[in-house]
Amino acid sequence: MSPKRHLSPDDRAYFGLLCETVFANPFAADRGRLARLLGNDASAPSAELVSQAVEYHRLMPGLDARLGKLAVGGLARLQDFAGEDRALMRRVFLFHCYQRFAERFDPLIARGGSGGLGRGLARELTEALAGCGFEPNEQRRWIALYYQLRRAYFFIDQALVGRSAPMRALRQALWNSVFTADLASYALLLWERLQDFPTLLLGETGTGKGQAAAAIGRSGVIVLNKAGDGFSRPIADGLIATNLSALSEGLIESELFGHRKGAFTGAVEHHEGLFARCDAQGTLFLDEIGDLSLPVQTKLLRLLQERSFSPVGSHEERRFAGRIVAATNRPLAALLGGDGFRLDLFYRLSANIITLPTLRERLDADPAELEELVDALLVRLAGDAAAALRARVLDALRQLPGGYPWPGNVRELEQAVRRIILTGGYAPDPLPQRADQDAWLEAAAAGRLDAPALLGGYCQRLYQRLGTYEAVARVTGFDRRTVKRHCQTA
Ligand SMILES: Nc1ncnc2c1ncn2[C@@H]1O[C@H](COP(=O)(O)OP(=O)(O)OP(=O)(O)O)[C@@H](O)[C@H]1O
Repeated sequence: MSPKRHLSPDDRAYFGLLCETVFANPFAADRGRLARLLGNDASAPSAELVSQAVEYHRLMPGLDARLGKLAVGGLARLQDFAGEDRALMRRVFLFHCYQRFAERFDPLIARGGSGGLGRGLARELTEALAGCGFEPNEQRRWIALYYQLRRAYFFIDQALVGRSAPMRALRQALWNSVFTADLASYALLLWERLQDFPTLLLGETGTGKGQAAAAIGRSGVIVLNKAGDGFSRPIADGLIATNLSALSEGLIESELFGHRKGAFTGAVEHHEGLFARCDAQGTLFLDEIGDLSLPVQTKLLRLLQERSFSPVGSHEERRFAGRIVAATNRPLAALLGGDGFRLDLFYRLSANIITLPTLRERLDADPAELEELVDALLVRLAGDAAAALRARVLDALRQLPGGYPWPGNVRELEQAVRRIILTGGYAPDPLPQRADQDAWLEAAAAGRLDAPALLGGYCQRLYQRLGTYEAVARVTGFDRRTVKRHCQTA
């Protein structure tokens, strides 16, 4: 056995800082560590950058130089180190390999994950990992993790529009839902083990809960195929989505849990429900969960607690292997204030609650976000003609009253842009009274709300009407930060 190498204190400190940086959430605001690693580099990281991962390539020359020095007498390998040094170098090698190959996954991601990895890339990746001393079974795992990281980079960072602070916080939360707050322990301990960590997405209508669920579902685990030259399934197959409010009460149970032939009139065939179709690497998105009836909530709670369910008309026990992402556009106070939603189901879903920012909050934090959204939308709607339409659309949007509250959020903005292209202008439609507002008022009148829910609901409603936290602060006598805090707890 070759004698073990010891890292110098300087290398140990450098590699330690590197791992702390690159295994942390790339959307977290702390950019100090990256700046320290880049040292006297003339162009320190830019503060306004949303994801610091886009700058990791700048770490490579320094890292290459250090690894080069360690490689005296042949490539440095994991087996050259022992104890804590080996654990540290494992992470360093993993990052180094990822950074070398990450961009080469992009064509595969652009093809939706079908068509294979390409023999060249599969072989090079395997050789690079083997060269660092990773065993064949570990190589397969890390290649799958690299693909997952690159997909997350694409679907969480690139595919969502908006660089404002609330959007950055959203990306940070989505990243944590996929990789936890510590990527290193996810990679080593929790990979393929997050099925029992549901996520609950809250947010007004049109804020992008469907998009957020898609970002989580498309960033999930997809393992290598047996031949090692591609992945086990297309990216889209990782997410099964259903809108519960679009299904009639009679259909929901059989859609979710499936049914046996003859279970009820019209059940002429066995039907495989969504829970049975969603495997251990899949995510099931249950949209509008706030609208579920109490009997179905009870069945869902059992499924979440025991991971088992029975199809309608059968006593057969089936196991649910996948992960749940649920969403509702009802404010928390209204959801929990009435009798319609089981508290125990809420707590079973509440380990990871993500609240999508409203368009008002986003524009409040960064007015330039409007142009960014319009640009992205125009490209989607008009392709090459987008630039020619831009000025017309933005001019018409500027005619809206200052602090217009965008009650329909990004979906409303999309319709506004379409309407401007068609008619030349946009006049918001008068809104009918919203059902969740009624529920909140009803809960308040019945004395079922505690003080935070009461204040939160009140501030949120004022905010919807007045459009800015400052305006709400003037009415309520709170300062702006307190108003914002109350709005976010609602
Ligand atoms: N951050 C965003 N960037 C780009 N487009 C967005 C963003 N958020 C939402 N959208 C767009 O807004 C529309 C509504 O989004 P989505 O259906 O995900 O909203 P939702 O919150 O699920 O709404 P609801 O509660 O009514 O179902 C979609 O067309 C989506 O593409």
